[in-house]
Amino acid sequence: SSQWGYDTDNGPDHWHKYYPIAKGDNQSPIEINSKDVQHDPTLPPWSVAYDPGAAKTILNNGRTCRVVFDDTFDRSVLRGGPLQGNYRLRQFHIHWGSSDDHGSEHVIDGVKYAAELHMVHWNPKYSNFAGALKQPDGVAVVGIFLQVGNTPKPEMKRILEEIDNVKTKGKEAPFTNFDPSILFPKSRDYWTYHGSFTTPPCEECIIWILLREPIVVSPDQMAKLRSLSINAETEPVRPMVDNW
Ligand SMILES: NS(=O)(=O)c1cc(F)cc(F)c1
Ligand SMILES: [Zn+2]
Repeated sequence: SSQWGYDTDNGPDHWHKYYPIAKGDNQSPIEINSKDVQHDPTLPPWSVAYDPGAAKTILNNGRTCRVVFDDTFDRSVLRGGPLQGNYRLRQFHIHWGSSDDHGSEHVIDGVKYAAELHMVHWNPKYSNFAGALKQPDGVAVVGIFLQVGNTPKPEMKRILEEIDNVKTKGKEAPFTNFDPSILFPKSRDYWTYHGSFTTPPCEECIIWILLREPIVVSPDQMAKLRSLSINAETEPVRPMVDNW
């Protein structure tokens, strides 16, 4: 089951064979047409309290680049917005394209962004992440769109600098003292809906919080992301692109 990917022979159209929920009614990503969105005035703002000391490692898992956090207690949490109680930050990762005109998973008013960053949190009322996957309110993901421009966000620098240490599948490096809230755009405006993991196991356990305002990355930063490989060190080079 770990052979899923984004190629013609193992991509999204194949995932249902091992993960039947992929044909479910609450699957992500979705297209959002802002004219069809309903404003909920009772929704409060969301907020985070992240401990930079919770950051642990950065990893290339052959499908994305992931930064992992200590989630053994309520150390870095997301709350408010559509959520009841605290959700613990577990990891963030990114999806991107082979060129700047596509790469995001969600599409907003027909716009595909160059990349989409997901900050994954889980509900500690379910004793562990595996248990949370089986619950409709088990996981909360903050999605941030990345667009390419010439006034890039300096806060992305740290992640992209570490990418040199995790070029190939299975590579992991220390990634400490990092508060991911520095990646948020100015505005906390968001859309929210109930959906799923966008990759296997495709479980319908996610309360999505998609930030309306994108953050800006530079062309060089996108090139850096695209310099990651899906192959292991000893295998022929295959670029990690179009992992959306
Ligand atoms: N891409 S995603 O954020 O929906 C996601 C998060 C996760 F923790 C595991 C997954 F397999 C997929
Ligand atoms: Zn994701």
